[in-house]
Amino acid sequence: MTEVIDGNAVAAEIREDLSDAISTLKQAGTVPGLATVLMSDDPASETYVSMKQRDCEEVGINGIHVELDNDAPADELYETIADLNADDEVHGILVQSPLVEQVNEREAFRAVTPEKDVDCFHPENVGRMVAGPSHARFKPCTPHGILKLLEQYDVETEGAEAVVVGRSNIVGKPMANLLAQNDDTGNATVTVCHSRTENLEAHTKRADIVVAAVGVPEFIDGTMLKEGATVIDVGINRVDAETEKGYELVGDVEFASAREVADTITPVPGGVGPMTRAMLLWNTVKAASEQTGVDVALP
Ligand SMILES: Nc1nc(=O)c2c([nH]1)NC[C@@H]1CN(c3ccc(C(=O)N[C@@H](CCC(=O)O)C(=O)O)cc3)C=[N+]21
Repeated sequence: MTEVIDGNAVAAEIREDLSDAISTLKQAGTVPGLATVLMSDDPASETYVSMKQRDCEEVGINGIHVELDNDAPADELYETIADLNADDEVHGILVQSPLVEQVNEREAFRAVTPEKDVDCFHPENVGRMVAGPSHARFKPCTPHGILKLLEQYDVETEGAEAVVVGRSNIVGKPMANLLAQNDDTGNATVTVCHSRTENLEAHTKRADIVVAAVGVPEFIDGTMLKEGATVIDVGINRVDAETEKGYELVGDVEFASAREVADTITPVPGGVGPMTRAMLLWNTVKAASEQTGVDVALP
């Protein structure tokens, strides 16, 4: 029987465990704070940010939301980030991507002080992560959430053939790097595939673990997978449908055919998405702990 991973359940457990760490911080006089910054006309961004704020409320993190005018000059965003960097009540800062076109995204991510960079997008934190487990400050939320899912479902990464499809800074690149690291959740043999890969199927077909992060609806189907594989679907694509909202969510994997072949598979929604949000809370608690010197046990 194919096991369908329940990302909502694992994320709920992590939130539950984080509540204990948050209580410890509160007893020591610190309420962890997470600031989300939105400057975007992307329709999905508003949904994601409000979900992140709701998560904060549930676990007892102080959620601060700043929304900037889409026509505002880029400097307004930098000033906002500078204020949040200096604010002692803010331990984590997330600048929602994509940003409006007048802002250079890389510059915006670099403006966040590395100690508060809970996305792990700042080059200092990316560098530290790549340098290895004992050097890392944060792990980026989506790859970190995927490692937690693999752990929870006893998917062995050591010695496994892992194929990461997609090479974005937010998922593909850090995912491939973490899976290859000499660590309990790593030690896989990793191949990175992308838009210029020739014969993608030849790679995915021999993979024990496939991570699909390309942003193309149902890009990978069952015929491209090895029997018994673990399939992690990172895609969250809105496709037109006759639903109340006018769209439905579809992953980068064609779920129906893939589940026939896979041993373990994540659904969309309810797979990687909720884990990304849970690990954002995780990183915020870690950030608060490190900024205040109060030790906490992280799940
Ligand atoms: N600075 C920054 N950090 C991010 O981490 C970041 C970002 N920008 N920009 C956009 C992407 C996307 N992302 C998602 C996280 C959770 C869900 C999620 O919870 N999805 C639910 C359903 C969502 C729905 O119903 O629309 C699920 O898959 O079950 C989706 C998407 C974080 N991102």
